[in-house]
Amino acid sequence: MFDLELKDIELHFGGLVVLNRVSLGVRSGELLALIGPNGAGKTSIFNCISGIYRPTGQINFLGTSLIGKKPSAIAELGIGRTFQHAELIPRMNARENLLVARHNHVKSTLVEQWLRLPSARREEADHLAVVNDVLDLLSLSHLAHLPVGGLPFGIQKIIGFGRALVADPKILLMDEPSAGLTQEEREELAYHIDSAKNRLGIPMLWIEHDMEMVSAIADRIHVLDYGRSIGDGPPSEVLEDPEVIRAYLGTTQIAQAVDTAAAPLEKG
Ligand SMILES: Nc1ncnc2c1ncn2[C@@H]1O[C@H](COP(=O)(O)OP(=O)(O)OP(=O)(O)O)[C@@H](O)[C@H]1O
Repeated sequence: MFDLELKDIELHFGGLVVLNRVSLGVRSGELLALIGPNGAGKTSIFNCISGIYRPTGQINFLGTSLIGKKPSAIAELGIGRTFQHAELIPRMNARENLLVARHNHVKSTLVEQWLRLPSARREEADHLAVVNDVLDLLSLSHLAHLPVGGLPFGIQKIIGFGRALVADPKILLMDEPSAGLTQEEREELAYHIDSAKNRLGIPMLWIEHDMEMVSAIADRIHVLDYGRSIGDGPPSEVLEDPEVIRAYLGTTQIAQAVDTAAAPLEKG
């Protein structure tokens, strides 16, 4: 039923209980938002899935247990991750940045590439085609030749999202991709996350503090508070749950978010 499932996850640092029997799942093609106040344990969940932290409990991804696996082995299973900073190489252009992110898929050897053997050239063309498709999907083709360091921060964030997509993830973990963006840039990013999910069908687990974005595009929300799960369900239900409101959300923000959930998403 779930592509990614966490069951009874517990994580302690010394006496601090960071995650207390957390269970959650991401379905195929679903955008699940993970919300909760600062320090609730959201990033720790990502670190458990990625193999950086070693919790007890079960984590299964497409039939494989992730518990005890190294981060590199977990990444190889197709678990992609975006970070709060876009992790771009500023002097390279967007196309080059995306090509670098394809490097895990390169099969030809350096010698084959240097000799420009037909197999290596075919492979290069295939990678370029994937990168160009993602640039097109994210409406970035017209900017693809410009060094990314000179582009607006909001565009850099979308390129960072594109970097994660070209790696062909089977699931994408996004850690507050909207951090530091203006309202307009957030709307643009939300549009692209939503369209990438619909066009590519990649399930996504998404840490986010912006409740308007969450209610506009998330299929479901899971709420953490002090390492405990306190809510899970569609945005319209979860954002009106009194326990969630008490733990985390101001009523004004809730009212705005519920209004957003009712409004259709338009490209910013
Ligand atoms: N490596 C670590 N060593 C000790 N404590 C840690 C470690 N990683 C996380 N914690 C603690 O675990 C708790 C949860 O942190 P975490 O970063 O997962 O929260 P979060 O929900 O992502 O917060 P934010 O929204 O501020 O990013 C915090 O109290 C944090 O200090």
